[in-house]
Amino acid sequence: MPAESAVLAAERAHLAESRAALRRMREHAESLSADVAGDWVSAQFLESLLEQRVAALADHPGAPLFFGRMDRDDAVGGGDSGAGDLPAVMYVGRRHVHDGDEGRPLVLDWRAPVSRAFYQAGPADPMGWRLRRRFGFSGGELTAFEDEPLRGGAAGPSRILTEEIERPRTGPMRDIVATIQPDQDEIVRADLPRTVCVQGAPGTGKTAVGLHRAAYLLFTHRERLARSGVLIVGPNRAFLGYISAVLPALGEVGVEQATIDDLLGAPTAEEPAEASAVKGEARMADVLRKALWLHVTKPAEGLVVTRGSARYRLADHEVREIAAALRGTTRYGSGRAAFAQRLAHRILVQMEKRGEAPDDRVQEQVARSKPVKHVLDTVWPKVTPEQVLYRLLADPAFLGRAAKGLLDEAEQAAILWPKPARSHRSARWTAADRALLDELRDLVERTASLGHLVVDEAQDLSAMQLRALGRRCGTGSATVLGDLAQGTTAWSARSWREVLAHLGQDGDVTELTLGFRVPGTVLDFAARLLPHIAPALERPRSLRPGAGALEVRRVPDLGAAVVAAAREALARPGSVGLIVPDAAVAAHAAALEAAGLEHAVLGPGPGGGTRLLVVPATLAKGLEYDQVVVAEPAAIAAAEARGLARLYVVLTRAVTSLTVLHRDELPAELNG
Ligand SMILES: Nc1ncnc2c1ncn2[C@@H]1O[C@H](COP(=O)(O)OP(=O)(O)OP(=O)(O)O)[C@@H](O)[C@H]1O
Repeated sequence: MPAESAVLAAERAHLAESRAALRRMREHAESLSADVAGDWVSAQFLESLLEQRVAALADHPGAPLFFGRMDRDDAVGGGDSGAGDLPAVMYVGRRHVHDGDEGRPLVLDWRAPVSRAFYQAGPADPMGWRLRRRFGFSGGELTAFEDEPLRGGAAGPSRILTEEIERPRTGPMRDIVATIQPDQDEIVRADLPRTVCVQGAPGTGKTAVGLHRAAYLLFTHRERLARSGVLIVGPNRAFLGYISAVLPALGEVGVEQATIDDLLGAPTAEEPAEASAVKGEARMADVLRKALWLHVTKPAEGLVVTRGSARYRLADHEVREIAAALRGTTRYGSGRAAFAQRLAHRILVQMEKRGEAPDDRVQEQVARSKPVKHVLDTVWPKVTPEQVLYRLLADPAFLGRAAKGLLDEAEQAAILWPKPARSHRSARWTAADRALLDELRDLVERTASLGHLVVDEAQDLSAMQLRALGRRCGTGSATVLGDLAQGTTAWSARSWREVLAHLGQDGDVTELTLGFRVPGTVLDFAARLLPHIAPALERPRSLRPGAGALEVRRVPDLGAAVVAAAREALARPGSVGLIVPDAAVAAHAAALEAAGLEHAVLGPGPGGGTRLLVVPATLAKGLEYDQVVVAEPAAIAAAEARGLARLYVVLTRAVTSLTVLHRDELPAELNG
């Protein structure tokens, strides 16, 4: 056995060789020119591809080129193990690195099929390998390694994994590519056509898994997905900012990220929860379909087209038959176009009967003629989604017709505007309205589908919002991530089967139960709320016991206690999140200011470099901080209808320690 230092020296040499090779690959990519393209458009396209390639080959100093190594088990060889085809040694890293001259692989991409063993091999199934080695890095330097024999008994928990999880958070979220766990890896490598839905307790790695699956799919189906696109949907801008560095660190620079508001349009109005709850239900899809098609009316008159001295007629019943045959069989917009064409075609048949020989151009002319347009505008008028929704929410009689048998009177009353705007142009739209408008848009004209959608915090989306997302992966697939216990909206999901049904995707639901973020003591404290918010869910487990991580204190002066706790937390390493009721943000920020503690208030923009962040409770979802201070749980719980679920989210943001400060009684549900 070589001495530890000799092993380290050899591995460092391999790292240096790989770095040099990557530099050469990048230089080569930079030397390529887009001039070979024949025209301006192709040149632009090629140039952007080359730029992406160069960006993807960047050597991120903080993200080591490889993190693991596997040694083949030559004793097994051949047989079913497949060991005969395996390389003697493979290094697993963020991307392929090869030696330019001989094309010799120095590092294999973690997403390559052969790399799967790094995540999945174990004593139960060594997959042809003898040894797994994990590397520890510090500031880009290889500083440690840890060997795990794959023959023989199971090894204990990996020190490198624990250290990786406990490493203080400073900036945005990091990738977990070096330490993906076997059950996470199963989800990451699910095949492209498969939609997977992951129910996971706080900190089980759902977000991480979703992002890594996107990277995996892009690698495995590069061309198809480059054409059709991959989109990550997250709850808010602060969250998207937090996760934005993960995919680029994995070499994927072309993935879009959006909130549901980015996709559907930002709301310009608010409304009572009763209204949005009704508007969020899937029944609204039927109401909208009826409302739209009510615009197609029975023709009262026929059609007369004059060409030269000739007149051609269609009787009213003929026009009616044509409209009836098309009604509801296509999208509204294409139905309208087809209606015009069929009317014109009937006229053409009459022309032919009279001995004329009209061609396609004549049909087009007739279809665009004034009389046909007149019939079109009266029978099948052009409508915009805004016009239809405006009419629906402003006109009780029209709503009554569209919602008959679908919404009862109270529900209709809940969504009708008490004081409608003057017209659809001046109407203001809520978040729920945006999803309705999107549904209408799709009923008029088909929405384009992407190749793959990753939907995070999916439990918070309404049926109508899920339908909107479903349209955007109609011919693709999705990764749906969430936690039923963290549902904080009026329309939060109660079952993943329903979520998948609204999304229109057939998928498997899997569960992640091992928490990586939150220490055990903190998780147990938060889990006291579970019977009250999601009784059917299992209690989450934590990877780390976290003795001493939780402190719950009743204090006479909340403001002063919060400042003191923040100061104490700042004395320890890592990020500090001070999570407070939204209404109390300004007061706490002012107190920190007065105490001279540098801080920022978390908002939609980039966080900046401050270690101490004041976090409004409603923005904490999906985020994490090393030290968390929560002020006044009762006020957080009381601030909204699903306040206990919000409190559960807030109490599960800590990686290292949670300090709960309260002047009022804790919510009874927390006194387990
Ligand atoms: N296999 C892993 N190795 C190292 N760290 C991990 C692993 N899995 C998850 N983590 C870390 O655990 C933390 C929580 O992960 P993540 O945010 O993805 O969880 P989540 O399930 O989305 O949580 P929440 O429901 O609270 O939003 C992150 O810091 C993540 O990097």
